[in-house]
Amino acid sequence: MGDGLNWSTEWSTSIMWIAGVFVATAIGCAVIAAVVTRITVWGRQFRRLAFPYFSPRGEAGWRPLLSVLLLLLLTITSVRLNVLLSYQSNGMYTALQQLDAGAFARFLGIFAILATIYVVQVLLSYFIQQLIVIRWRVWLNDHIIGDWLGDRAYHRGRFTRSAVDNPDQRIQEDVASFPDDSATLAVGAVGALVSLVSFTIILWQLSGPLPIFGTEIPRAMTFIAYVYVIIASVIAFRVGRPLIRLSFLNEGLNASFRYALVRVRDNSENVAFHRGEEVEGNTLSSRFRPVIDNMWAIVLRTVKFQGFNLAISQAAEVAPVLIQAPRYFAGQLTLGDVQQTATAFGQVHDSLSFFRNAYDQFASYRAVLDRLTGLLDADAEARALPSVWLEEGEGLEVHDLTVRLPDDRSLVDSLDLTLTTGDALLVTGASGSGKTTLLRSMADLWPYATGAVRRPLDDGALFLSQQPYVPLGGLCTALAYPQPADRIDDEQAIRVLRQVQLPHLVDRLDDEVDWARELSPGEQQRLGFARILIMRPRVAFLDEATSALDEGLEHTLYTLLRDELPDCVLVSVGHRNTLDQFHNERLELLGDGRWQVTALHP
Ligand SMILES: Nc1ncnc2c1ncn2[C@@H]1O[C@H](COP(=O)(O)OP(=O)(O)OP(=O)(O)O)[C@@H](O)[C@H]1O
Repeated sequence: MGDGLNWSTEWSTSIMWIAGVFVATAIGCAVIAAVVTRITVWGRQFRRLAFPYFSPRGEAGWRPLLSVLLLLLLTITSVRLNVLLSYQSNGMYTALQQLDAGAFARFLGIFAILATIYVVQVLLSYFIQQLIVIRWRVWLNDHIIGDWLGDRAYHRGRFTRSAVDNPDQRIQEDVASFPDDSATLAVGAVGALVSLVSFTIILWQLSGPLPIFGTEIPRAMTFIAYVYVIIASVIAFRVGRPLIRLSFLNEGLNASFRYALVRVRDNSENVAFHRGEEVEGNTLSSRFRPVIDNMWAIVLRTVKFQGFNLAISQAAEVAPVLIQAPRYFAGQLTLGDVQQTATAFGQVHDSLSFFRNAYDQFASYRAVLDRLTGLLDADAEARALPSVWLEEGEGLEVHDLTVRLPDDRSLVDSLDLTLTTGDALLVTGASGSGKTTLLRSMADLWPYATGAVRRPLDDGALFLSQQPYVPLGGLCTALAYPQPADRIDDEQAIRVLRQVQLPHLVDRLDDEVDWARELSPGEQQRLGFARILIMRPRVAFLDEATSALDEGLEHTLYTLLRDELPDCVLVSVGHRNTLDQFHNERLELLGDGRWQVTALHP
């Protein structure tokens, strides 16, 4: 046999081969994708996360799909190069065996050309694959974050039946690994399939009959390769299956451990005041222990899985040479043929084994798919929760507003209210009577409320909650929040800081420190008032927004608010009688849904 190619015409033959296989593979992939994304669960999950990006009708147009086609072309080129290299190697070893120095030199020259093309192809494939992965990740990140933030799903998700765990981890880690894993698995699978077909043909040509138990098996080499790998794959599939669940658990357990650490960091002062290190340490180790238990389960399962894979791969190294040796010694094959048989057997084995070896990667891939689509489902569920009927209007009109607890107990029954320009309502009631929850309902954050609320929407309304919120970034970011920091200039920031009695901060506008930690609760509340002065909403909801201030400061800030924003409708929640003078109506929550409105300045 020996080298069976006509190298002078092989270049054009190979280009035609690549073109033909490219078209056939592209059509095959499209058909497989269409079927898999309809009939399998993971295929449908993949469809949700990938098709909107790769569809030419998507925002990126044809570019993503064209990049995938280019990568496919490069993958097929790499298989063809491997085939050519196997023939080149066959020719070179045969030349060695026949002591033909001229042929040997010619095959070295062919090798130099093939190796150069191979290097370019590998680098280009890497670059194009990364280009696809990075652009896809950017799109997916925007898509998932947009979905999570949209219609406040990130908050309302807390009230769904199956609240989703660790959305932060899903967004940061899973969004990163999904495009990467998809590309690696898809390129691997396509390369393996094309390679399988190409090298099966070579193996077929090099195979001879083999007597087994008295029967002569024609083309035995090819059959042995297939039977060997298929049996090995079925066993490996069974051994490796539990890894899917274990890898899913691994992500969740690690995320929950990390969350416990973040809580200690965020609440370090409270923990330190209480000297709560022991309790926190116990909590941390109770979340860490399952991580380690699960790691051991993964290790033990991997030992079995990899042990089996390695044994199978090692045996495959020697099998083809062993089977072809009798025909070589009988002079039916050249040394190059034996060598090419080993290469072809190895390629068929590797290609078939790809699906077996990629099993654990596919297992964690499915876990990533579950987590990402789980987050999208939870967002959709959060959006579908009931809410009050909210519409744009001047002042504040509340009609038939009923606020309940999740267990259906009533906090406020059928509330009707009308506040017009400049009105101010003080909401009072015992602790736990539902004051904050009433405000949540008016902000459309509480799903257990029915009724209608008309008020200014978006920039027209501002809520200051009981726990002040200071975002990450500089002071201007905190002052302008939720508007962008460049909405205000330094002069305005300095003036407002002085007005709310924070003159000591005027020189620190550009400092990016953790303001939520550095500022006292009272200072953070004053920052909240500064935000109202900057944003100038038409309705402001203040939930115990002065609870950390002394009465003098409270008086100064409310006076400032009324002077600066006389037309703004105010709704305050508070316990102190000193607030009465700044409000013209009081809504008292009396418990069990009962309420009463009284005038404060008849
Ligand atoms: N997410 C929730 N799930 C279930 N119950 C909740 C939830 N949030 C609040 N509650 C309950 O709703 C009731 C009203 O709480 P809310 O915070 O509105 O009271 P409040 O009048 O503002 O109290 P305070 O004066 O102490 O701030 C409380 O019994 C509280 O436990």
